[in-house]
Amino acid sequence: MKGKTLLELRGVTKEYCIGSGFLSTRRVTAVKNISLDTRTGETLGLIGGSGSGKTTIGKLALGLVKPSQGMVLYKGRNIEEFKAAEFTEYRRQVQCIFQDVTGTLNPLMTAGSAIKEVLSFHHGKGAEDIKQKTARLLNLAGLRTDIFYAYPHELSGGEKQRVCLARSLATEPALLVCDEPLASLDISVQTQILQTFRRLQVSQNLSYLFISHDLRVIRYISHRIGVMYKGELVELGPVEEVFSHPGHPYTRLLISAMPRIFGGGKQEAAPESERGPAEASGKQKSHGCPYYDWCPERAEICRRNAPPLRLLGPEHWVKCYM
Ligand SMILES: Nc1ncnc2c1ncn2[C@@H]1O[C@H](COP(=O)(O)OP(=O)(O)OP(=O)(O)O)[C@@H](O)[C@H]1O
Repeated sequence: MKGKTLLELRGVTKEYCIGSGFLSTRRVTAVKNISLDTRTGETLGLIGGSGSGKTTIGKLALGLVKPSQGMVLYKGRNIEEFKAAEFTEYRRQVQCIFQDVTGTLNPLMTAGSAIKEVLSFHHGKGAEDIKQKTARLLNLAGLRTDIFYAYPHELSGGEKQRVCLARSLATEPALLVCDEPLASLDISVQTQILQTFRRLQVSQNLSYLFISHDLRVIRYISHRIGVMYKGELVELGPVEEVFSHPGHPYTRLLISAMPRIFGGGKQEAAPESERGPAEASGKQKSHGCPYYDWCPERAEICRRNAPPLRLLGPEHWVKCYM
């Protein structure tokens, strides 16, 4: 089921500068030479440990940060070359859902007003039409229409996330970048909202770039997944193919540790080999495989040269020599 490519990262590296002044400036490579794409009606899930660069990929996809190298293309065009009106249209079509719903919603605005605001901005239609559209969006997001009059403090976490979803849908987007949208919700609410995401994907022909720490969530929602390790995309492929035949030792570790890390709905500390000595000591390797120090299958070549992405099976890529 290969849809049309919507958004593509092509050889993207993003470096952040930390500190100011000539001597104190330090560069952090948040993501390194990433190539991936999202397709119409499809979910690309991104999984990886803390600090592996998932959010940075989301921000690049949304045009919130610019690549230091490489480019981000939307419908085949480099977003940095968009004229102002084209960039506004791209922003309409690519929306985001974040974990922090409280920070996203204005505490002084009712749910209905928050949605109406977006509708008026993007569609500029008459008041009655907007009210009907708002009610429809609340229903689409799985909310009762009387939520229209509720303020954020009167809503549960799940309801707030659904209001954010309705608000994002108000622009009739093609792609939603979802960055840990379920992380602050309890497990039963997570399941219900995941079902809503799935239903909406079909009814609205939505594409998702779905970022999560939780392998169960990623497996449920994704068609393809990308595995991030220390800023690098170490594996990319169809979800069940990656779960049944993981090609990278780090992916195998994540899958084997699944009950341990994610058991009981509560996330524990990452396994030792996920954190790694380079991360623990704050040092970053400049060459070789980023997983070298922890890899049970490493060879001498892995220390000297970073492995290229190689094809394991249909659309299944892995960055490993073994
Ligand atoms: N604005 C920034 N300025 C400087 N460094 C940053 C900035 N944003 C992210 N980083 C660094 O880039 C790296 C990747 O961060 P990013 O937030 O993309 O990872 P992540 O996988 O989303 O992590 P988490 O799951 O913990 O949110 C980290 O080392 C982080 O400290």
